[in-house]
Amino acid sequence: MSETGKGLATVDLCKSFGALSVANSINFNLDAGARHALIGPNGAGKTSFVNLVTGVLRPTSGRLMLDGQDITALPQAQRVKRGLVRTFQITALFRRLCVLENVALAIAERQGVGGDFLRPAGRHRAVIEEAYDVLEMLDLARDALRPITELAYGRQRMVEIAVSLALKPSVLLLDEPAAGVPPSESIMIVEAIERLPADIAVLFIEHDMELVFRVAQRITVLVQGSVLVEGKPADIAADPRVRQVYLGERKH
Ligand SMILES: Nc1ncnc2c1ncn2[C@@H]1O[C@H](COP(=O)(O)OP(=O)(O)OP(=O)(O)O)[C@@H](O)[C@H]1O
Repeated sequence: MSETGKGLATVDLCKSFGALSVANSINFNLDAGARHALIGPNGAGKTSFVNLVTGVLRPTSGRLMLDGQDITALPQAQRVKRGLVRTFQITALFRRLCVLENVALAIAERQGVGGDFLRPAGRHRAVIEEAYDVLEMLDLARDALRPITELAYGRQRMVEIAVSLALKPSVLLLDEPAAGVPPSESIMIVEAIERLPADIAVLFIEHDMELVFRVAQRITVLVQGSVLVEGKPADIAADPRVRQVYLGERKH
């Protein structure tokens, strides 16, 4: 994708904490509709990169482009309004409310009606219907009326994705969607990512290589704040440098 095209792009993005460079002139493109994984060893700068993209961190230099527009100076909330959404963390869910309520509240928030969404009745119904559609897409509808506290951990992480979808993202950042999820449940997360609407560009950070290689169409490998290599999964898996710094390391 070009710098002026659809999707997300970083241009010579740099971030340092004192002498430590966590983003070292990163030129990264996330095409519209992409399924792109960002991998790298511990401390490579993956979380810092997501924080730069969402606006939690300010770059030392460089630019961020969304759909061809410079968003480097935009605050976090404005980026979300433009469709750049990071998954909500479990800790941000209303734990005693049910799944449907959590998603409906996010939709109401997006529409600017917030806690008022129970009135008027017509709007209430539209919000609930939209929330149900999101739950059905993620195979969460059977848990719609259960409070978050009653769900297994993997299902709770699915609700994170559902709430994020309620914000109608064009770019969705998933920060370790399978972290802490037992292997028996992680297939659910894989299937959820596979079911996301094709027009959403998805960037995920993940340590679970099975998930990465099953879902990603492109992979970027970050090492010490720099992009080591970017390419198709088969090329990444075969790259001796990647094996050395990352895959090999994990095997041991
Ligand atoms: N606010 C900060 N101040 C100083 N150093 C920081 C700060 N945030 C992160 N770092 C350092 O920046 C480096 C990159 O950290 P980051 O969390 O981005 O890596 P990561 O690739 O996400 O690692 P992991 O896979 O372990 O989560 C680390 O050495 C970390 O200690």
